[in-house]
Amino acid sequence: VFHLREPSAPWGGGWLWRPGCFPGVPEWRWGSLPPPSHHSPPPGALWICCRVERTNILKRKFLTLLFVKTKWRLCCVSVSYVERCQQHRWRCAAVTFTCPDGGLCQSWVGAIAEQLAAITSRPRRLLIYINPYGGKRQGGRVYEQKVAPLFAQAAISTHVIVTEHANHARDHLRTDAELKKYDGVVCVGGDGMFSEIVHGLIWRTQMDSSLDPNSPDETLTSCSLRIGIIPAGSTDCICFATVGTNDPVTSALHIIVGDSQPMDVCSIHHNNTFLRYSVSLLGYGFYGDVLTDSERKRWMGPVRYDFSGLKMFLTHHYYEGTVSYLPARGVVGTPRDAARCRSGCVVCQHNGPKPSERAEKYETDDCGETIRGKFLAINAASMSCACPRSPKGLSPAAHLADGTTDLILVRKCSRFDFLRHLLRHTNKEDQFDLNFVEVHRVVRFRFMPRHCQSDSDLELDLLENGKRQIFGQICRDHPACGCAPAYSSWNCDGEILTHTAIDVRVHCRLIKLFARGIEEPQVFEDLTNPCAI
Ligand SMILES: CCCCCCCCCCCCC/C=C/[C@@H](O)[C@H](CO)NC(=O)CCCCCCCCCCCCCCC
Ligand SMILES: Nc1ncnc2c1ncn2[C@@H]1O[C@H](COP(=O)(O)OP(=O)(O)OP(=O)(O)O)[C@@H](O)[C@H]1O
Ligand SMILES: [Ca+2]
Repeated sequence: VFHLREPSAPWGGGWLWRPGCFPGVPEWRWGSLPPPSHHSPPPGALWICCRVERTNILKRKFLTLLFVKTKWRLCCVSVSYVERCQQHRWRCAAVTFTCPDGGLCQSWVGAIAEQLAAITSRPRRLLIYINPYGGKRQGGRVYEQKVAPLFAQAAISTHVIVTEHANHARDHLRTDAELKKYDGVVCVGGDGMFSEIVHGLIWRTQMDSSLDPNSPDETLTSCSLRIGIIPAGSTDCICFATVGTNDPVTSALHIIVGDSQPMDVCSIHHNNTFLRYSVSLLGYGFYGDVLTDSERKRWMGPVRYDFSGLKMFLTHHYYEGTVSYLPARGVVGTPRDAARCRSGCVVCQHNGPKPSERAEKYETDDCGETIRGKFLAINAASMSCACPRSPKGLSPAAHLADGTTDLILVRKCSRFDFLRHLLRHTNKEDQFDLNFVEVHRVVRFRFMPRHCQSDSDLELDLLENGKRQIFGQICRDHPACGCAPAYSSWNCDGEILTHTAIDVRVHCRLIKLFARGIEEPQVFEDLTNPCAI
């Protein structure tokens, strides 16, 4: 027998009887109120009490309500709620109450709807951008078939824009969009489309605050509008790393229930000129080359990354340059931790709230670290970058909102060793536990490729390495000698940067998503506490 009641409901309560339990009860049905309990549910949650017949034990469960509606001319009420399925997927489930009294039925519907409307964190008006060309080009269909019907049921009004060209969404957000009319912005597409939304919103917010995005030292204003991602791209790592799955229905439900997940954003400058923001991967060398090569193969869809990945793995280029960084101090957590950033993360809670104090400290503290060398890859992961290709991500212990980025340096090594490193992204082994890989949790870093270094710096390199005798060889490799130097580009969240010498700074919690971080099974809000009746 299942009983359902609203513990703190002003309209009283009821028991829900499961169909088939008793002869003549074909539908879910409610009866009189059971004894009150001392527990109270979170907002928007419904309490289901389940009595196990043999043990006479009550099991209780909080459910996150989605919507309520009458069915069959007032004789039934359908209550929809979030049901958690395997692998972090959410689905919309419903129970139907029957009641012969139409007036009582209406009062239940009214009371539940009122309670839902009182949850102010839920969005009512959304601005939606659909990239029809992302991933497998299914963005429009996915939105119309899977997402729009849910938004309609939740009484969310939408303004939908199907983009007509790259940067359409970014430019619309920067100047034209009437942002006051909305409670959030949703992008239907991949990481590149999300990046457009981020750029548009951050830019607009800084302009509204009269801040200069070209200054790398500016303390930026956080964006107030939350961003939702309906995954329809090729990697979708931001959705995967904040929700735990790339599933449009799950993401739509996180938007409907009004989740909020702050996220760090890196600003990237070149000579005091703003270039881009990065939220996931900023990668030079291997990932830069994979992206450059894969852009020419866009027609292949998501599989282009595997082709280009294999090609660049076989090409096996290495790059020389200097990385200087400011290590994150006064924070808890390291990139080698076993713990992961999950919903309600205590590391983010500890490190996140005081980013400005830390930034001030670093501005007056110039004793950063410097590493010169030959690298296969230089990656900065501001979050784990988990995605279906690598479910634990590039930096499995990175945090979404701790104000730091993990700087991963993969030094020149053999193809075999690099393959070992890459393979470890896909299994349980530690990809950092190799003598040619190092990882640092940082708040700021700079990179200067060797071909951009001044001649005096280059000479200093040679002196340091005690290799003056090979100066002639180095000189032939220098651009001034007319030879093409081997250099890469930066992959910035799937976009290629126009400069290679860059200055990167983390801005703690600059944006917010309609997400809650990946849930551990034990932190599900559904409680199943047995208690005797
Ligand atoms: C042997 C298997 C090794 C598999 C190693 C997989 C590591 C994958 C790590 C993926 C990290 C993605 C980070 C997210 C970046 C996004 O902001 C960006 C925009 O969406 N996506 C990419 O740049 C897209 C980047 C996609 C990179 C794909 C790299 C594929 C490497 C394949 C190497 C094959 C070697 C085979 C030798 C026999
Ligand atoms: N209408 C459009 N026509 C062409 N390009 C567009 C359009 N709208 C957006 N874009 C661009 O398409 C690029 C790729 O889009 P998106 O990120 O959605 O898919 P993806 O690259 O396949 O996936 P991922 O970024 O997850 O790897 C983005 O950089 C975006 O600027
Ligand atoms: Ca971070």
